Amino acid sequence: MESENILDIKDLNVSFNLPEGTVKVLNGINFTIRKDEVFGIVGESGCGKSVTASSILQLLPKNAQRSGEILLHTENGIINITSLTPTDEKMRQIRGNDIAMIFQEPAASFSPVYTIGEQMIENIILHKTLSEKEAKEIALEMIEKVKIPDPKKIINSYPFELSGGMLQRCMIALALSCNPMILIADEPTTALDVTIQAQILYLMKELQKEFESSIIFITHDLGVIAQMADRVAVMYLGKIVEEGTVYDIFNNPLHPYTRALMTSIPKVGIKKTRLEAIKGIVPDPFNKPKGCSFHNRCPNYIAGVCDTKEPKNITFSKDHTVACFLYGGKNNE
Ligand SMILES: Nc1ncnc2c1ncn2[C@@H]1O[C@H](COP(=O)(O)OP(=O)(O)OP(=O)(O)O)[C@@H](O)[C@H]1O
Repeated sequence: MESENILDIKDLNVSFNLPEGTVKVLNGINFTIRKDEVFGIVGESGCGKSVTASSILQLLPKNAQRSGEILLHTENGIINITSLTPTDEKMRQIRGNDIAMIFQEPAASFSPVYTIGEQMIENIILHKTLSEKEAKEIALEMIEKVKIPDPKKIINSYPFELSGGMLQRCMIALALSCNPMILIADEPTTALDVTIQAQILYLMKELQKEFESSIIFITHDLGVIAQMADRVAVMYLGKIVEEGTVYDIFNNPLHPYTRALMTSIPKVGIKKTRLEAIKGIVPDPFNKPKGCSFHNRCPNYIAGVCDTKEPKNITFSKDHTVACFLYGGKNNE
């Protein structure tokens, strides 16, 4: 049985107007989030992961231009997020209530001048018609769910009194306190040390099952994707170059970029290298190469093809798509 779609991103394009000109950073992004799944988005720094997340929540800066559709499937019908303005009341309700976000730096996500409890209660009251007492009960319950001892003490603490790992747990508690359909997690563990990272990932997976919410998990780390995701989109320079189940991506990576990412996963006992291990650097979005934007770093580059036209997205097998001239034969000409 097909699972239910809850978010459709259709032909999303984002450009920024800068003094030097307009730069296009998302180039026809398409993907769907299904109910109860973790959808991973992976790619090197600058490929457009965070801009994709900001587009979904209408948090793009003023110098951004966007086209395409973002459709949220709710109990009361489909909402076209792109038809709302960022300050629209409906958009404010969607943010936090239907779609919540957790960021890389938990310390920057909380205000330093209010207690954790005050911030959680304010968020709950903003989205639910509840009294302060009821909201406080939910806040305490959520802090318990993220497994921090002594919730009553935590609720009265200021962010500076907590460690990075504890704060990220509080951020997860805050994000889940309104039971959102979708949680966007943008590199949620990058700022934490390795042991704490593993604990937070485990907790997120546990809570995702309990809350039956879907997660869009953004990371540059394929190891984290293997642990967390059900399906994966691999992004390169503003495009999804391959999408598949986590099994497809790890057992049968098709795109030369995905394969290169695989070889850059750190091995046990070998000093951790980041994705920069791939030959060459990501081109500046102002100077994108003609044709396939990966061709100048690609070991399988076909001269006269890859440097002249953009590859189409080819369906390789159910749920597994790739945009590369190595696949699709005549369909990709
Ligand atoms: N406000 C902005 N103005 C101009 N360009 C921007 C702005 N925000 C992002 N960009 C550019 O958009 C592109 C995509 O950035 P984005 O932050 O989405 O990448 P990312 O994949 O999330 O990278 P990272 O892993 O480093 O966070 C980059 O080239 C970035 O420089």
